[in-house]
Amino acid sequence: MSTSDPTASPTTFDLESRVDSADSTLQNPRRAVIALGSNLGNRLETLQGAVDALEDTPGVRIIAVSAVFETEALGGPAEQPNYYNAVVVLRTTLPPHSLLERGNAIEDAFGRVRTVHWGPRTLDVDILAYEGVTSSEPELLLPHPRAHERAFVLAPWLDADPDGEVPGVGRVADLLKGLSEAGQTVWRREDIQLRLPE
Ligand SMILES: Nc1ncnc2c1ncn2[C@@H]1O[C@H](COP(=O)(O)OP(=O)(O)OP(=O)(O)O)[C@@H](O)[C@H]1O
Ligand SMILES: Nc1nc2c(c(=O)[nH]1)N=C(CO)CN2
Repeated sequence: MSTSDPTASPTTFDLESRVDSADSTLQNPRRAVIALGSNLGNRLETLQGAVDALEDTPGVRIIAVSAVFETEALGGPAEQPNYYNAVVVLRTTLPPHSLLERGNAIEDAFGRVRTVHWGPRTLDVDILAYEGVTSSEPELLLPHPRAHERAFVLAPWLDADPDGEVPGVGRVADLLKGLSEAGQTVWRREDIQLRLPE
C-alpha cells in the first residue's frame, strides 16, 4: 500500500488483523475435557488447586468434576508413587491454544519440573478433547492421542461425563470396558473428593 495516498487508510486492515489475533476468546463457549494427574507432594491439595485455578480462569466455567482415582503409574521409571487422577469437564470461550497455555501455567504454578519422560510430577494438565476440534500439531494433539488406552484417564472421564466420547474413537464407557482386561489398576477413592468451586 502506498503511503503517499492521503485517502488511503493504511491502518484499517492492520488494526483489524491485530485485534483479531489479540482476541483470544470465542463467541460461543465450547465444551472441553481436561485430565489432571499428580504423584508427588500433597496430591489431593494439588488437584484441588488445579480445579480452583481452572475455575478462576476468565472464560472457563467448570461443569463437572470426577471422583478422585488412585492409579498405578503407567510407563516411566519404576517405583513411582501412585497417582491421583481426575477429570474436569468445562465450557470455555478460550480457543484450544489459550486453554493449553493456561494448563501449562497451572502446571508451572504447582512446581511442575520437566526432566524425565513420564517421570513423577506434582501436576499434569492434559486437554483430552475440545468440542469440534481435531489437531495433529505436536504442540496440541486433539483428541489426546493416548486417552483411549489409559484407564487412569477413562475411569474419571466416565465418572464426570457418563455419555462421554473420545472424538473419532468411541464411547468412553466402551473403551474403558475394553481396557479392563489389560490389568491397569485404578481405585476409586470414596474417602476423598474434589470440590466444584461455588
Ligand atoms: N492434548 C494435549 N494436552 C496437553 N499437552 C499436549 C497435548 N497435545 C500435545 N501436548 C504437548 O505435549 C507436551 C508434553 O506434555 P507433557 O510433558 O505433559 O507430556 P506427558 O503428560 O508427560 O505425556 P503424555 O502426553 O503421554 O500424557 C506439551 O508441551 C504440550 O505442548
Ligand atoms: N497412573 C498414571 N500414570 C501415568 C500418568 C498419570 O496421570 N497416571 N501420566 C503419565 C504421563 O502423562 C504417565 N503415566
